[in-house]
Amino acid sequence: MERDQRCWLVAEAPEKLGSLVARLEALGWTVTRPKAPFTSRCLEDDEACLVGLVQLDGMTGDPLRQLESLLLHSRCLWFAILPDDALEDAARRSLVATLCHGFIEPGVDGAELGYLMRRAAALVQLQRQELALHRRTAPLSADIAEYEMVGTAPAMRTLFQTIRKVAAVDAPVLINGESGTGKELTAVAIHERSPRVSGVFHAINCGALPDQLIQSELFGHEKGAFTGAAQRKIGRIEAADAGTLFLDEIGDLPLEQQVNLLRFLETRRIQRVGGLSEIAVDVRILAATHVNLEEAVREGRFREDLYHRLNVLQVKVPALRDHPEDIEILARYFFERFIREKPGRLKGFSRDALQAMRDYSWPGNIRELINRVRRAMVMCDNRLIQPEDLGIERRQGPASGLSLCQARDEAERDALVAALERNAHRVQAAARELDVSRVTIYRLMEKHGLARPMSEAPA
Ligand SMILES: Nc1ncnc2c1ncn2[C@@H]1O[C@H](COP(=O)(O)OP(=O)(O)OP(=O)(O)O)[C@@H](O)[C@H]1O
Repeated sequence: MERDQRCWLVAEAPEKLGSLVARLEALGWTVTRPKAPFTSRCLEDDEACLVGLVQLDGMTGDPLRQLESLLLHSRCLWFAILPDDALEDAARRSLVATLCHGFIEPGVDGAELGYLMRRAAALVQLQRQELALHRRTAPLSADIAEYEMVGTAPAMRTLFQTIRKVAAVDAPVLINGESGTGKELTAVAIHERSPRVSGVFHAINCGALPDQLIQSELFGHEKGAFTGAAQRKIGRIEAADAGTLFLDEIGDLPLEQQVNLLRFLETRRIQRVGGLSEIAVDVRILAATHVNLEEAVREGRFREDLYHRLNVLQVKVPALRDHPEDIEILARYFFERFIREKPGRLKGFSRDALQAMRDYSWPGNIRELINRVRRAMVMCDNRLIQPEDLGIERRQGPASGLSLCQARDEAERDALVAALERNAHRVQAAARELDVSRVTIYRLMEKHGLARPMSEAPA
């Protein structure tokens, strides 16, 4: 073995381990002892060690809980030092089972100790090399650090370039893309690259504002303007003065408010509800839609003049299926982000899981990917996430050996799931998209065993 490798020794009663330490030193290990209390903070230089030994016999209660946090945060492999009968204690047993690589008796002989330590050190080195490789090849390119937008596929590179270009000017931008593709993230990225970066970024979901409140939300109101207007209220447009206003789901803005918005875009002035004077507001407008606005214009649901005002610059955010190269990179990125919530044995994705993710069509795009990875991390009982943890073990593509009735059922379920994902589980919107009633959506959700959103009830 290499000489001068370092290992931790965490022990409440180190005097009992004198001969074990002597054996480790004779094997070429430098033993480093952190001081109690044994919290995650006491392993200052964790990277310098490969293996840790923790004395567990006799340890209970709070010190044991502190140890748990220490082992959770460490990147070493740990051996518990304890006599076999010490495993009868349930709390100790659970700590060893979930957080340790193995356990050894205090009197373990030098040859066995040397072998175990060598193998563990080799495994840690391998794990660290793998991790470093992923960090180099996976997401953290300059683009990502800049926008926290992950993606290295050509479609994403084009998006990053477009973001840079449109950020430099002050004209309105219309951001198109399916639900969950990253339209809001794109808007934030444009703002952060723009000369308005020191101003605020305000986002409004036009589909979520109640019709009767929308005008006062956008433009504000004066005290006494209507029943209940007890105070003057600054609207969202005015609040974004000198910054950027992001109008999400612009296609859902009622026609009456489209006129008001158009007037603002033309004059750059607003009038609060019940107000007499006009106020100049300097705001850059970014708008996003997942519906085809040209079609909405043709059907008379969206004003053509407003459409042209907003559509000065366009950004298209690609659907996840249009940059499948990024699926694995994104999945690993979110895994790293959420692993802090569930540290422990979980190490990553199995090959089957990666393949299943590549084969899946991701109707809910990146938002769906986030939800599935997060759920899988909770559900997974092994070291590697399996396709069933992601809930996508279902066959993709044309069915084989199904009766017509079964195939219809599958297609119906897939269409329903996809519409719900695309519409952030809003039943009303999914019903509109599929051209059926809300009641039908509820009936189909029940038929296919899909959970009903908490906030919605059947009509
Ligand atoms: N390229 C990306 N890299 C990392 N995270 C991303 C990326 N794109 C989207 N996300 C994440 O996916 C989620 C959905 O993104 P976002 O809200 O921007 O999508 P959207 O298109 O605006 O959705 P909706 O149409 O429902 O409003 C967010 O949590 C966002 O941070």
